[in-house]
Amino acid sequence: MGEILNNVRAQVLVDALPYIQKYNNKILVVKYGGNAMTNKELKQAVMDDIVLLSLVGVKVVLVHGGGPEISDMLKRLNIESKFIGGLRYTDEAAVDVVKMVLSGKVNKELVSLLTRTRGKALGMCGIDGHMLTAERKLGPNGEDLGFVGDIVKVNEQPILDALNNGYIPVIATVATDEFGQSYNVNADTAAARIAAQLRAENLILMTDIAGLLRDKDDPSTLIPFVNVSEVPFLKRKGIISGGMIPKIDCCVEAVRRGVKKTAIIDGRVPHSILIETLSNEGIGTQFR
Ligand SMILES: Nc1ncnc2c1ncn2[C@@H]1O[C@H](COP(=O)(O)OP(=O)(O)O)[C@@H](O)[C@H]1O
Ligand SMILES: CC(=O)N[C@@H](CCC(=O)OP(=O)(O)O)C(=O)O
Repeated sequence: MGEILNNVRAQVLVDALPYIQKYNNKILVVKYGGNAMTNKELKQAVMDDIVLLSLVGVKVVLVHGGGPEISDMLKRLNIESKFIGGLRYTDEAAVDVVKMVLSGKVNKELVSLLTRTRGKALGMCGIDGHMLTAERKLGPNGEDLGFVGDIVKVNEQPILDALNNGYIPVIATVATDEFGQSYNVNADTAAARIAAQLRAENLILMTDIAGLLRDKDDPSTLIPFVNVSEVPFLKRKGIISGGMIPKIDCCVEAVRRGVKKTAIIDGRVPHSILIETLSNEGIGTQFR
C-alpha cells in the first residue's frame, strides 16, 4: 500500500515537470477576489500555490479584488452601494473607502499571508510607481459611475522591478489620472490589462463557480474550451449573463492582446491554480 502511494506521489511530481519547465521564468497573472477570497482555508491554499509556483521559477503576479469587503465597509459607514452593469457606482466618499479597503486592508492582508507562507511579496496599488493611469468610465448606457476608472495606460516597470528582484507583486486595482484623482477599477479588467502589458504566458481569473457553464445552475454543463470568436454567439444565446459578462470580456481582451492562455477557474476547489497550471487537463474554462 505504502509503495503504491509513493509511486503515485512520485508520478504526480514527475508529471508536473514539463509544465514547470514551460512556465519557468514566464509571467503568470492570477486574479483573486470576490467570494473566492472569503474562506480562510481556501485563501491559505491559494497562498501555498502562489508561493510554490514562485519557488519553482514562475513569475507570479497577484492582482486582487475585494468587492465583498468594500461592500461591508460602505455598509458600516452608511454609504449607499449600487452596481451598474457589474460596476460599483463610486462617489467621492466611496472612492476613499475603496482606496482604504483595497490598498490598506486587503492588499496588506494578502502580503502578510504570503510572507507567513515564506513567500517574498511586495504590495502596491496602481498609484504606486505610476502603474495604472485611468480616466472616468461611463456605464454600458452612458450612465455616470462616479470615480470608476477605465485604464488608459499600464506602466509595467514597477511590476517587472519587483519580479526581477524576486518578489511576488501583489496589486490593488486603484488607479490615478494626471491630476491625482483616484479611481476604482474592476479587478478582472485590471488583471487582463496588466497581463496583456506584461505579455503574460497565462492569466487565471479565480471565481466562485466551476467556469463558464451552458446552464449556470448546472455545474455538469462546464464548457472547458472557448474560442474567443464564439463569445458573441454565446452572449446572443444568453448563455453568458450577469457577473460573467465582464469576466468573459476580460478573457477575450487578454487573448486578443496576446496573452497565450487565459482561464476562468473555480476558487472553491483547493489548489485549483496548481491543477490549472501544472496539468494538461487544467480546470475550469480556457479561452483561446
Ligand atoms: N454561463 C455562466 N456560467 C457561469 N456563471 C455565470 C454564467 N452566467 C452568469 N453567471 C454568474 O456569474 C457569476 C460570477 O461572476 P461574479 O460573481 O461577478 O464573480 P467574482 O465575484 O468572482 O468576480 C457566477 O456566480 C454566476 O452566478
Ligand atoms: C468598479 C468596481 O466595481 N470595482 C470593484 C473593485 C473590486 C473588485 O473588482 O473586487 P472583486 O474582484 O472581489 O469583485 C468594486 O468596487 O467592487
